[in-house]
Parts: sequence; C-alpha cells; structure tokens
Amino acid sequence: MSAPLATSPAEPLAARPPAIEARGVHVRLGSSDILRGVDLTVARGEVVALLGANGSGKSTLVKSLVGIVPLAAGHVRLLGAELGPRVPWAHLGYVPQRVSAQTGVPSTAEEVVASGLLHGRRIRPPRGWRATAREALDRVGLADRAHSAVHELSGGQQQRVLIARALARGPELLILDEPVAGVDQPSQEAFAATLTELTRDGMTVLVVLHELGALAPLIQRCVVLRHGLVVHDGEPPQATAAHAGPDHEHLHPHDDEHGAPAGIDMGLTDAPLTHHTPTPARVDRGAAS
Ligand SMILES: Nc1ncnc2c1ncn2[C@@H]1O[C@H](COP(=O)(O)OP(=O)(O)OP(=O)(O)O)[C@@H](O)[C@H]1O
Repeated sequence: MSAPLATSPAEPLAARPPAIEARGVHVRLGSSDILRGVDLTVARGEVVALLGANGSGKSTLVKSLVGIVPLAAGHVRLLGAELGPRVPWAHLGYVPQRVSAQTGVPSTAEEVVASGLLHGRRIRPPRGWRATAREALDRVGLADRAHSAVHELSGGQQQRVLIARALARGPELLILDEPVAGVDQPSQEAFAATLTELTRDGMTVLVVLHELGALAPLIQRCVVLRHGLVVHDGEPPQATAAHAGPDHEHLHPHDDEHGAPAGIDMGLTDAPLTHHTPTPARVDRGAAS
C-alpha cells in the first residue's frame, strides 16, 4: 500500500525548488532570543533529522517554519512559496510535539484523522474521506481503533492518530516534532516502516528527534541546534565497532565531573565537550545507535 502524493508532478524532484528554505531565522519569545539566525535547506525527497538538547530551539524552529511563531527576522519558503497564504498548505503535514488529541467534543480516531483533510475553504471532508482516514490509521497500526474515542486511547496512540491525520493529506512535505517520543519500540519500528514507504514515493520529511532510534536507517542528514544556532549540518553519525575500542578517542558531551555519558555526540546536551578515551566498560553508542 502506498499513499499517493497530493500531486503527481511530472517534474523530477531535483528540478523543483527545495521543500524548505529558511534563511537567517530569528525568533524572540518573551525577552529571549530563541533562534539566532538559522539557515536550513531541505531538498525535495530528503529525510532530515533536527536534533539538539532540550531547549535548544527545535520545536520553535519547526513552529516558525509552519508559521505558528512569528519571525523577528529572516525568511522561510515552503514548497517554493514564501511563508503565507501562497504556501500550498494542503500538501503539507505537520505533527506537533506530543499534545493530547482530545478535543472538547468527544471524537473518534477516524474523525480526528478526517479533520486533516480539511484545509483552506474546505469545510466538509472530501468524498471517500472514510476510506482515506482508515488507510491512514492502518499506516500507523490503528485501523482497529477507528471508532474509539481519542480520549480512551493511550498517549502514544493519540500521537499516532495525529500522525495519521497528517498522512491522510498525502503530504509532499511532512514536518514531525518528536513523533516517537513515548511510543513503544514495536510501534516505532512500524512507524519507521511506514515512513520508509512514503519517502520512497518522494515525500520530504523534517523530523525533530532526541535520538535517531528506529528512524536511523531513514535519516539522510542531521541538523543539530544548540542555543538557537545550527552547530552541525551533515551526515548522520555512524556507530562503528571501532568507536567502542579502548584506543578510540573522541569528543563527547559529559553531564558531570565523573564523565558519565550525558547524551549522544555532536552536542546534544548543553554540557561542555570534553576529550576522553573510553574504557572498554564505557561504550559510546553514538547518535545512530
Ligand atoms: N512561548 C514562549 N515564551 C518564552 N520562551 C519560550 C516559549 N516557548 C519556548 N520558549 C523557550 O524557548 C527555548 C526553546 O524551546 P523549544 O521548545 O524550541 O526547545 P526544544 O529544543 O524543542 O526542546 P525540547 O527538546 O525540550 O522539546 C526554551 O528555553 C523554552 O523555554
């Protein structure tokens, strides 16, 4: 099964403008500069992970990309259009960081997913919405919960309903903020398989993650934020056997004086980088583990 993209462009992906082009993005919230000049380009068909320590600005960046938080300076273009009404929003799926999918009115999972088919002036779901919603729920392993009230679902299942809502649109660009946080390993693997299938069809993905986990095989590029700035933009780190060897030396963020690993490589914690040689008992698993 494969979800059709919202459009089936004859133009090759590489010839089309990037899915995301952000230049010099500054965001100020309250009295703090949260993003301090972020440049980010995501080409069509790319799968990019946005990583960084808590509070580094990942959620703020994706919110600024989709226009939820205002830019103090900078520019964003999505799917070739300047941020604003010209963006083809119907072709874009956004899944916010874990929030309850529960609404004031009790809704079934199927209804919440169908709400993803509404956009712009469309106030009624399109013909065949039920089958589309079911297919999207099937993709996240919840076909059997279509008629369950969302408030009866677990937090992880509610998150999967929100993912299904984004997928139901057949998005060209999918932006996900920590989609697998709090989701069990089998569900993470099922989600990774779904995303693999969708990206094979040319979907572009920007995904905020704390660790690559089950999505590691899909990720083509990692962008790491620190204190509102991009500090790495490139290949995902590879965990190698040599990494764990007693002679291996590397830079690694530590959370305390005793050198306990605080996180994965590339500054995913705010702790200072220190240089060390691990003992065999102390294995650096790397970001891709
Ligand atoms: N509405 C707001 N007003 C003021 N500060 C805010 C607001 N929203 C977020 N912040 C601050 O902005 C900083 C970045 O927050 P953000 O949620 O973008 O980080 P993050 O990298 O996504 O973190 P996490 O990994 O914990 O989700 C944090 O210091 C946060 O306290």
